[in-house]
Amino acid sequence: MSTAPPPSPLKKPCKLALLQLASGNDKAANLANARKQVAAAAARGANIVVLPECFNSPYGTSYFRSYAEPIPHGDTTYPDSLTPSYTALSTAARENNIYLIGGSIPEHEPATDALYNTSLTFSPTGALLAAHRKIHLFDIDIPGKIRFIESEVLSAGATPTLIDTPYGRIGVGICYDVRFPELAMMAARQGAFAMLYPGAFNMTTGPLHWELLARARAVDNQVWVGMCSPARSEEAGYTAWGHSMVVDPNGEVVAGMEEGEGYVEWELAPERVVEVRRGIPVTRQRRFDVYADVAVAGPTEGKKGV
Ligand SMILES: NC(=O)CC(=O)C(=O)O
Repeated sequence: MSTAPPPSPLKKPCKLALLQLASGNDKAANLANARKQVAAAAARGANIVVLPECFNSPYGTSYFRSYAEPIPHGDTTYPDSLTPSYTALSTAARENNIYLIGGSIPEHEPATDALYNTSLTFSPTGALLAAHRKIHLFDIDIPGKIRFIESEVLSAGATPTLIDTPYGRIGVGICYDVRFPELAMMAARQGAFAMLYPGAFNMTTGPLHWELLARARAVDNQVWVGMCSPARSEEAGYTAWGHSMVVDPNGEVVAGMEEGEGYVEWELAPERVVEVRRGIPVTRQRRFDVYADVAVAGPTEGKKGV
């Protein structure tokens, strides 16, 4: 076995901030709060700031269309009045000189009239670097507990998102995307040092799976994982679990919080990835000569009701 330390995918230290924001029905107020909290995080030294899933709106299928906005891209532009969330995020990134993973917002695609749950990432100049459309829609039905069918109104994205920064490469997923290890594994194998997930688990799945999945994605891939939830509101139709957290490449929760509004911050150190990958070198011990292609469907997969 080679003893040469593997290079760190994180090129230089960076401070990650996860902002657990309280959001309500008033979009303008949600955006103003996000801008204020981003500025405060930057003043505390954050380099990369993450917002929660659906930070500009309540989270629920009945809200997506009325809160949705088109996303300017390439030569396609819209009046600022139609894109207040895009404008607020771009401005916040630029004014505070930070990378901003802008949680997610409901997106309206005018050409097809489709709606998506989309995470916009902006550079410190305010340029849009990526628009990640939630790939795995949150369709669950746990009798007596929770039924939530995003696909009743949303379309699914089909493109994994990797963002290159001076710190290294970052993978982004939204909430339910964290349940699919393939996305994080692919990102890590393509050099990502972190997976960042704006997400809003609930009072049924949160206590069971939120931390478990974050730690699993981290330890599987020896990358940092950031999970950024909205703050819990008992008045909301959907009660978010909260508990934003940073997990290190060894699968340890290094910083976290409970359910109220606040933030979680952690300085990500390049040495930590190297140390973990040197000690338990699974990134170099994989046996792709042995594993079956995971994309090949099994005997029951794809059948309705299975
Ligand atoms: N809200 C989600 O997309 C996912 C979730 O709550 C869960 O997986 O549990």
